[in-house]
Amino acid sequence: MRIPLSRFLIEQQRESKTLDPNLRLLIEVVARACKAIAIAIGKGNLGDAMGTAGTDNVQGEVQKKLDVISNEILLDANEWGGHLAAMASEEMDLPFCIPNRYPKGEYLLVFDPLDGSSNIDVNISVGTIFSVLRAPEGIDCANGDAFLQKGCTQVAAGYAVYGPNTQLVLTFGHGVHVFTLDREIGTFRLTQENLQIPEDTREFAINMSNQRHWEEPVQRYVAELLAGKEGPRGEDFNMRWVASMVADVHRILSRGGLFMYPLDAKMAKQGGKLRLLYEANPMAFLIEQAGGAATTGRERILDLQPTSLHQRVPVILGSKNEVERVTSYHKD
Ligand SMILES: O=P(O)(O)OC[C@H]1O[C@](O)(COP(=O)(O)O)[C@@H](O)[C@@H]1O
Ligand SMILES: [Mg+2]
Ligand SMILES: [Mg+2]
Repeated sequence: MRIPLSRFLIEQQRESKTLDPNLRLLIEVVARACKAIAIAIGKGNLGDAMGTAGTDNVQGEVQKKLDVISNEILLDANEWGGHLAAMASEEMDLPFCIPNRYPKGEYLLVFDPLDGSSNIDVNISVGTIFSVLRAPEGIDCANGDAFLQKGCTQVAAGYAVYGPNTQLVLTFGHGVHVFTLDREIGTFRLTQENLQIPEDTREFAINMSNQRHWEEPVQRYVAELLAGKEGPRGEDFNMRWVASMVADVHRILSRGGLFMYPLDAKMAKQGGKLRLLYEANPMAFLIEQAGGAATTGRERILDLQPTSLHQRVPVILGSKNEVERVTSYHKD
């Protein structure tokens, strides 16, 4: 335990022989970029990175300066490494193809450079979410079609959470591992191996202000939780909502729980709130690898066939038995 990320990755490559050296190097570069983002965030009001950038992203959301900075850090760090064919991001309308002056690689990287950025000005945890896919041969990555792969084909996924400490949570499809940034020496060190989520929980996360817009199955499920000991569940449930998916998912990976951003009438047209390729898929991969489950209420998230780069989907994930219960209410 406590070994540096680079040594952990080399050992994985040697022992399991499932980790390709280029993928290992790619993850090291992503980890370095996350470290740079952590430093930019850590300066807070002492730096020049707080507040809005004065622009909107492709989804019409106001961009924070740190959304733009984090996006640039990830692009700059990864464009010349030779491991990628293209990158796509929440903050860019179209993918970024690796320029011809740099060597091209066999992977695609897709990311939410700063998740929960509405929390940044009030000093609440935010994060970076990423997913790695294989670049399909013969498909032009410039229009985004290359990225339209089911979540179950991800070769790696993870996130960095910038909280009281910075942690990197990773999976290559063989368990979930947590690395904590040792700030003094600037290295991520392994602090938890093969994380497992308890199958049962008494904690849930949902934005209750949307209650009037929810569909019937979610109304029923949450009403049963809120009824507590006196209700059909016969137990009291606790609620938490950080409004940074990274922070909410990190709590669930650490001690169990249920996270829901379900379909609601307000956002039915756009299909949900959270983005499939760089929020739902990487988080679903991590959650399943830790023994949890992730669905839209109707289907397993990792089985969804993406239809567009910035597609949104409903998300229900976390402790297996609760995810299965909500999902079964959608089938009733
Ligand atoms: O403000 P709401 O509606 O509760 O939404 C919160 C959700 O939106 C998100 O902030 C979206 O992420 P971005 O900050 O990357 O746009 C999630 O992290 C979070 O779970
Ligand atoms: Mg996000
Ligand atoms: Mg974001």
